Amino acid sequence: MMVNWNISCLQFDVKKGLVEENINKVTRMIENAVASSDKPDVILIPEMWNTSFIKNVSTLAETYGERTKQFISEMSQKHQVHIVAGSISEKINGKVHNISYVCNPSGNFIADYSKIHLFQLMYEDRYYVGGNSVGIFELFGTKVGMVICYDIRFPELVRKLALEGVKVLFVPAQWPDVRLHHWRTLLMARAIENQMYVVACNRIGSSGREDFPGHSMIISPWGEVIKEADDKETILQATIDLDIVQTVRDTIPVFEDRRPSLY
Ligand SMILES: O=C(O)CCC(=O)C(=O)O
Repeated sequence: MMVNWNISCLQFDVKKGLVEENINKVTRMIENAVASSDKPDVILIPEMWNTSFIKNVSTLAETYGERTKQFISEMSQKHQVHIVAGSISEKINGKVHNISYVCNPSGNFIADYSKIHLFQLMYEDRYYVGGNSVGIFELFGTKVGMVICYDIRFPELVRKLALEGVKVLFVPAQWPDVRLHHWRTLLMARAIENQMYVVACNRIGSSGREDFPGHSMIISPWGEVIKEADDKETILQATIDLDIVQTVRDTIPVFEDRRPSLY
C-alpha cells in the first residue's frame, strides 16, 4: 500500500462550449504538472471541464463524451498518472449525466460517478438526470471517494462514504464566487467530521453572470488547509500522508462514539 501520494489540482478558466480549447489547456497543464519535481500520482480536474454548463448540452454530450474519455485515457497512459477527470456531460441511454471518470496509468477507466444532487438554483435538474450510486473506488490499495460540487452540502452522503472506509474525498466543482464562504466552510467541515483528506478543484473565470473564485483546496483529516489556491490559474500541488487518517481517527474516535440508534 502506498502511503504518500502527490496530488495536483488543475485550476483553470473553463471556456464555455470550446471543447478543443479546454482540452488543449488540460493537455498543457498535465504536461507541466508531470514535469515538476513533485510529479503527481493523481491529478484532479474541475467539474464540467470540457464544455462547462451550456444550453445545448444534449448535442455536445453526444458528440464529446467519447472524444473526452479517449483523451483522458491517452493522457493517463502517456504520463503514467491517475486522472480523476472532473466531470463531463455524457448521454447514457438518452439521458444526460454530469459524470466523472477515473482513469489509471494503463489508460483504463476504473470508476465513474454521476452527480447525485442536481443544483436546482442553476436549473441543472432541467438538463441532467442525477446518478443513483455513490462514488467509491480504490487508489493504491486505499478506498477513496468522489462527490461533485453541490453534493458537498449533503453531509449524509460523505458520512456514508466514510463509513465504507473512504480516506480521501475528491471534489471537482464549478462553485460560484458569491458563495465562496460556503465552499471553504463545507469542505473543511466534511474533512473534520469524517476525518478524511478532502481534495477539491474549482474553476476560475466567468460564465454568463457567474464568477468563479478558484480556491481549490487540499485539506487534512484534521481539517487543516494544507494548500489553497487564489483566484488565478494554477496547479495546486501537495503530498498527502495516508497514515495521518488513522492517527486522527485514533485521537478522536468519532466513528466509535457515534450512536446511530438515536439519529
Ligand atoms: O451549492 C452551491 O452553492 C453551488 C453548487 C453548484 O454550483 C453546482 O453544483 O454546480
